[in-house]
Amino acid sequence: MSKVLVSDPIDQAGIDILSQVATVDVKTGLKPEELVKIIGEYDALMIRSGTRVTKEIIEAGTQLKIIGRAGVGVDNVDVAAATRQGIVVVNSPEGNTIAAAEHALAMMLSLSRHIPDANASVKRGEWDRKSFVGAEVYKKTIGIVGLGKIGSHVAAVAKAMGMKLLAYDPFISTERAEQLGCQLVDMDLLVQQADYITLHIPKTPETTHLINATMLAKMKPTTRIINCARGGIIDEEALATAIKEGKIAGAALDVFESEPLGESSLRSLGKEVILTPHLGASTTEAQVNVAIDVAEQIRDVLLGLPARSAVNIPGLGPDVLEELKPYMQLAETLGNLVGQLAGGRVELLNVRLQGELATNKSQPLVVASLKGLLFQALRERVNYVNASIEAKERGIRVIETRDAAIKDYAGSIHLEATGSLGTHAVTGALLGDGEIRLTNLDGFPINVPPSHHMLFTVHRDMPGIIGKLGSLLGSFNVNIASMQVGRKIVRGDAVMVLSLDDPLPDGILSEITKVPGIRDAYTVTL
Ligand SMILES: NC(=O)c1ccc[n+]([C@@H]2O[C@H](COP(=O)([O-])OP(=O)(O)OC[C@H]3O[C@@H](n4cnc5c(N)ncnc54)[C@H](O)[C@@H]3O)[C@@H](O)[C@H]2O)c1
Ligand SMILES: O=C(O)CC[C@@H](O)C(=O)O
Repeated sequence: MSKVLVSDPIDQAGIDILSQVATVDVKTGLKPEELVKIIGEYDALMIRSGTRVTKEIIEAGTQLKIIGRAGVGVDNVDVAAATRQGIVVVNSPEGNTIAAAEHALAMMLSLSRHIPDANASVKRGEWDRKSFVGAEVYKKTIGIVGLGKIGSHVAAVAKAMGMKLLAYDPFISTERAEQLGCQLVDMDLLVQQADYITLHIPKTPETTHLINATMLAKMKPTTRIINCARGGIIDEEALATAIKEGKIAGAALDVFESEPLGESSLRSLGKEVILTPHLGASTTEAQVNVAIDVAEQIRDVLLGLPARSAVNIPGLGPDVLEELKPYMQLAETLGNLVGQLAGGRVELLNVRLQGELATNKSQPLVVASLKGLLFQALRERVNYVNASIEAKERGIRVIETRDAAIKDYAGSIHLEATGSLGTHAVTGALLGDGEIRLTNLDGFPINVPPSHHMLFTVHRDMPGIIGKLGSLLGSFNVNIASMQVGRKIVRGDAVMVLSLDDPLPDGILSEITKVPGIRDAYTVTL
């Protein structure tokens, strides 16, 4: 049975799903060196933001197949190291969207009405109403930096509260911003005009210290900043100074450059600063959502199925996966088959996606073909994550073409590989019930399901040849499960495709090619 390590607190709903397929160990609060010591036993690691999954931990995770981040941000995972090692990294892109948006809105209102400090004063036994006169958000301008999932929800609620909406997001169209009631502006205009600035962007080299002393100097003295995105997008020292000097009115932060927050000048500031300990995703609903979302993906990957929100398998989003899932196995089988026919050292793979597969969305099928192609060399070390890198490093050139006009089947895949045994081509499709059919081999039409042990011959179409091959295999005690001949013209060249119950004993291929009329013979194991 597989083993899963859960190293941060995860909702029980997720643990229950993992327990269907694996032994689950929940060990939270591990030090990095403790994690390095034990990670080698586990097939999967499930985390939140508390565990930092470094290169060292990944390299020690020799059995790891998947790292599941119960949340959005994967900046606490060395995704490049995981990719190199063929480990799928998945997240839950939407499970905590509402929770994070509502936290940002709660921070904005709390900051405007001094709720945390007013609450603390009443609890101390005071009744001070003068110190806590607030500001309304109605008719004020909110500047939303990052108009993705969370930013969009913030926009919808802020609009309903009667706010004027500005947004800065260089990757969002003006139409999308307008749909959300936002005026798309540049960052300079946003910081100059907004009464509230709320950040909903990832932390990247471009966004690190996006809010720095220069930006802060452009803001109004009444401006309040909210960061429920990622620590480090704001320069915390510059922020504290700007608030102390009255250059801006305040800030509400849920995330910090270093977490847990250590020594910080932000701590000593008064009611103009609100700090929460990375609570954006901490609602019961969000924790159930992300736990279920990520646990289901870990379960699927441990069962050999693809994950719907893998961050290191490009193009394999949930909608695409739904459509392509049945074809992924077809592509892998064809890759494995053509790789063996071409003789291992493949230099060139042509992938032609045909019929309804001839769209850009089908790119993951190219990756699946490569995974199949490399299976003989790498076995379970190759997967959807590292197949392209492995192929590139082996010098395999990949040419992708698409042909929507080929409509023999709804969708079909044609692979042609050139290797040490020459160039071979195979085409396959799916039947209505999802069963795989090999439909063409080296230009000869066939119609056979793939099987574990297969034998392919190229021969002259003439009487007696099938009987001779059958007798030869019989003399080596090899049982034929099924056999089909494909030919283009009568008494011309033909191929024979045999499914065998047993592997071919060593040396028999050369015997087969001695049968008069048989020119070539190939065996494959799928
Ligand atoms: N505090 C929490 O607990 C918590 C919870 C959930 C998410 N988050 C964080 O919130 C952030 C937003 O999450 P999301 O789900 O909305 O992500 P998202 O991917 O849906 O949206 C991010 C948006 O930022 C934009 N963007 C990227 N680079 C930009 C740049 N340089 N300048 C301006 N815009 C840029 C993108 O175009 C995108 O529209 C992430 O950092 C995520 O990790 C925090
Ligand atoms: O795990 C958490 O609570 C925080 C999650 C949040 O930062 C995220 O990126 O999804």
